[in-house]
Amino acid sequence: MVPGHSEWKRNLLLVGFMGAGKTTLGGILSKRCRLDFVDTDQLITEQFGLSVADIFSRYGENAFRVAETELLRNLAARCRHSVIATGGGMVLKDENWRVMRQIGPVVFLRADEQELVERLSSATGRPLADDSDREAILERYRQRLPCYLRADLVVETKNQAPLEVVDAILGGLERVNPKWLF
Ligand SMILES: Nc1ncnc2c1ncn2[C@@H]1O[C@H](COP(=O)(O)OP(=O)(O)O)[C@@H](O)[C@H]1O
Ligand SMILES: O=C(O)C1=C[C@@H](OP(=O)(O)O)[C@@H](O)[C@H](O)C1
Ligand SMILES: [Mg+2]
Repeated sequence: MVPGHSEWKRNLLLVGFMGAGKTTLGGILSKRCRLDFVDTDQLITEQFGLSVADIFSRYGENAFRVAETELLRNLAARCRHSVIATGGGMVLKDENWRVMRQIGPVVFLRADEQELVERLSSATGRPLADDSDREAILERYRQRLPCYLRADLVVETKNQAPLEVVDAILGGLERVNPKWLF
């Protein structure tokens, strides 16, 4: 077991910037490996009965961040055999990292800056990206990069189709720790 990780629970977590593909690839990976799929944004929106954008506008970003940490703690207590797609800001708190390490290996989906900007400009529902211009998005991404790089494995997604990324995640995990077989 890699230092800092507790017992192997057959979970893995995906982290990365908005638009990197955590939700999309997490769904594909979970089916491929016959694991459950958890998306933290989805559980939080169900809990509030509101979209992420509405949670931000009604209660503020901090309320969303508190809900993220609380949810992560719940997942640490009960989650087994699951792929967990996190929201892009989950990596911002040290406390979240402490809990993620209890849940399982953390995989950073590193996306190309241009691809991120294109994906985010053609989508809505992300309050931290919706009104931002290209430079503001990239500035946020670059500021967060050291947080994402705390992951156990970095998977490059540039020019990779979703199925290729899934293969890269599985191959990479096995290389880092052969016990992490799904
Ligand atoms: N490897 C990829 N190749 C092509 N499109 C992708 C890839 N990964 C994600 N996408 C697309 O990018 C958009 C954002 O993906 P999403 O899974 O919601 O990202 P995240 O959960 O990291 O914010 C979706 O439209 C998705 O289909
Ligand atoms: O990066 C962020 O701070 C956020 C990312 C979003 O999730 P995705 O990364 O799945 O878009 C969502 O949690 C919220 O809008 C905040
Ligand atoms: Mg997502």
